[in-house]
Amino acid sequence: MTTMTTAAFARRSVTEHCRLVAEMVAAIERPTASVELSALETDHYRTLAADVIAPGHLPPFDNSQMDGFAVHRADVVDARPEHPVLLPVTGHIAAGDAASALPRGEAWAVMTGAPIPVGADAVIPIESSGLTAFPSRGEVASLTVREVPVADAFVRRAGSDIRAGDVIAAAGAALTPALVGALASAGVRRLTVFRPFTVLLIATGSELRGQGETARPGSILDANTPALTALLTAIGVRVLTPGSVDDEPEQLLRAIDAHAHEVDLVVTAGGVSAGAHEVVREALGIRGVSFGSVAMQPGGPQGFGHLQVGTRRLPVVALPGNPVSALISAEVFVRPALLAAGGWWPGRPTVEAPITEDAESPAGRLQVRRARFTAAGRIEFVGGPGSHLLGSFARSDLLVLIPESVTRLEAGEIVRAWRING
Ligand SMILES: Nc1nc2c(c(=O)[nH]1)N[C@H]1C(S)=C(S)[C@@H](COP(=O)(O)OP(=O)(O)OC[C@H]3O[C@@H](n4cnc5c(N)ncnc54)[C@H](O)[C@@H]3O)O[C@H]1N2
Ligand code: MOO
Repeated sequence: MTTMTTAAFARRSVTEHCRLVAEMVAAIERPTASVELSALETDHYRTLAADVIAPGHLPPFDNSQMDGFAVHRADVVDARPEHPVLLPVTGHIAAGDAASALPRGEAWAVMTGAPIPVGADAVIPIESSGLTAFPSRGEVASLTVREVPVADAFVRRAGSDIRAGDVIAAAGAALTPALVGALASAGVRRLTVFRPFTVLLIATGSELRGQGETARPGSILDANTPALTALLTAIGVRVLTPGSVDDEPEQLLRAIDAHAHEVDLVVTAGGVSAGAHEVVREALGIRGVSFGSVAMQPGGPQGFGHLQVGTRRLPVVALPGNPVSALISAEVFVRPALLAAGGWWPGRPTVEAPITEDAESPAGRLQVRRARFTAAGRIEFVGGPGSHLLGSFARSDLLVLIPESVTRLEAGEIVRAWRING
């Protein structure tokens, strides 16, 4: 690894840090792959890597929007409520049938999705037809038209949604369920997608033990690796977890070196603040990553930048170690950046409701409090603001964002919160 010096940052705003992390992640170049559309169905948060051109029209042919009767509009232009026009119903077309030409002066029953007979240019819904049921095939019935339908009434014309040759979606678009459906409907079978992001996730701290590892005095179980893995995999990110590393810079560098070739982004947790054993800051601060404070609580100490590993500039986001701080930092900075880079909407749904109790908040910092809804639709804080209260966080489904400028909230005041349990 090449050595270089970097500047620290002081009291950066949350918005600015979000922007910087998002820009860094958006610049990551990912390999692409050509895949069968059918293989994507269970694959979440994929992103198109190339424009997709429609091979065919959607709808593929003119079809009926209603269960009703196809007519030549010219045959019923004189229809009035007091002078209805009567047409014999001489045919019946269901969805899946082929369409032929409708003779002038006749009407055919058409079901929703059935092809419009050639020449027909309006559908009279059964509710307006004077009939209470469709005549069975071969039975003679009479359609009563009391009003002139507009041109193409209830006709869904071929290509009115997507035209053959159109760009259905451009490179960078999120493969939402609707897009996957539209691509399938228009006849797309293969498409080029980006490989999902791969994150190297490293929790640091000599006190950490993984599940099943032997505890010793002073050791604690690693919460950050599983919690951050859960957050990242929920948005389709592949996570590599080599296990936590001790407060030894060389150990951290070795872990990064070993996986640098196969990851897009390194996320670390812990070792970024002001202690005597800040492994991440010590190891990476002289190698291109800058450390400092962001005006947020929890999640004040942060690191961010590019680490030079051989010829590679590897993006790094260094989160604080307190489990609530790590998770909220990932929620505020990392999750939106990864989603946005994949064409997905980066936000959480927000709600506004009154709080049940007074609250204090530090001046000049965005405070993020964990909370939930009461049965009465108010927001109650769960636990205090402390960044070790992971159990309280686990009982929450809202994050209340108290702006930098607010130092006190009164019970009953309306606050804005992110819904995080969706
Ligand atoms: N003198 C100062 N001390 C601290 C400051 C400060 O500004 N001046 N900032 C505090 C804040 S705020 C935070 S947040 C933490 C961040 O510290 P680090 O990122 O260096 O994290 P650690 O010291 O490694 O750990 C902090 C805390 O969290 C526990 N931890 C760490 N990793 C895990 C994990 N994977 N699973 C469970 N628990 C974990 C660790 O044992 C510590 O208790 O610094 C404050 N101090
Ligand atoms: O800001 Mo630290 O991230 O609260 O506990």
